[in-house]
Amino acid sequence: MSGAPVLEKLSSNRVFEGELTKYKFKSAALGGLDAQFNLFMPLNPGGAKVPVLVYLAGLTCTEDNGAQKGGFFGVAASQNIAILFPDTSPRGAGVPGEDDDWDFGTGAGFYINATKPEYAKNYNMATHITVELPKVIEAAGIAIDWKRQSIFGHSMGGHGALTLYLSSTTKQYRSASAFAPISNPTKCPWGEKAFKGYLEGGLPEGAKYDATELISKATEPLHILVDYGTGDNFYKQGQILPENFLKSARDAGYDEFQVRVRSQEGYDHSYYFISTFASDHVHFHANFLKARKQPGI
Ligand SMILES: N[C@@H](CCC(=O)N[C@@H](CS)C(=O)NCC(=O)O)C(=O)O
Repeated sequence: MSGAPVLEKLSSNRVFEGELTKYKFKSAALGGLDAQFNLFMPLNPGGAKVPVLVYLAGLTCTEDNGAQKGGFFGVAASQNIAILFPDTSPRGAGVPGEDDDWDFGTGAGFYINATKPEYAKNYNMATHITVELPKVIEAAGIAIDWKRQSIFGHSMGGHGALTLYLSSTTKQYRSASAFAPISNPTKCPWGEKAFKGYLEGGLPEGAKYDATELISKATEPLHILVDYGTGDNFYKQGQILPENFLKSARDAGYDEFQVRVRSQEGYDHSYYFISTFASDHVHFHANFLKARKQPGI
């Protein structure tokens, strides 16, 4: 008995040269609630373990948005890379008020571990993504090489990708990329609301989940790609703040080969933007995922 929870298969679809499967299990990290995720596996005729790219979605999303609209599968199949799509929050925790707003609570877990007592039992998306899902999927005998992981995401999920990459003391991810990430959450309305809501220590505690803060203290070699659109209303409203992240990266000595931030003329915040640059992002990660040893280490 490994003690790992049983994965229940909910659906399976052939897509490009691969298979997308939706699973459900009882999540200890999320306080015993049911959690769902999608996993794309390339057909992988050789049968060896494949590297994996974790995709974190944005506010209001589930494990389905990136899978259905990201446009990642053709290129992932051709590169022989798996993609894991977790959900964006626990579902049904029953905390009063968690369903009142679209940008907080259900659908808005922010990829952190909550410390406020009312949220701490269930809102542990950081542990869910970095520890629990790899363990549960590995225990099910699925052929993923967890030593070759990278991470990407959109908006709140871009924030999750950058911060989980930058804060990992075990170098869990080889590279990170993001579409319109919330880049400096302690300085924007979405981040302020999340950190004040989930964290006992509010914004000061939130600094450890802020990519702009984290990169200012980074010293290791980094592999980061960020795209944002100039037609993105959330960018115009000051929710994304990629310039702050870029400045912090350059001040910390990272050049454009280690941290590339690209402004894409006219694109908005939607999956039309994401799918346009999907292939670029998967190829970016493939450079690092396909190496047997992690470059720069
Ligand atoms: N619900 C918000 C929009 C939220 C939104 O744009 N969410 C983004 C992530 S921040 C998303 O990916 N939405 C789902 C989708 O486009 O599939 C509104 O009505 O203004």
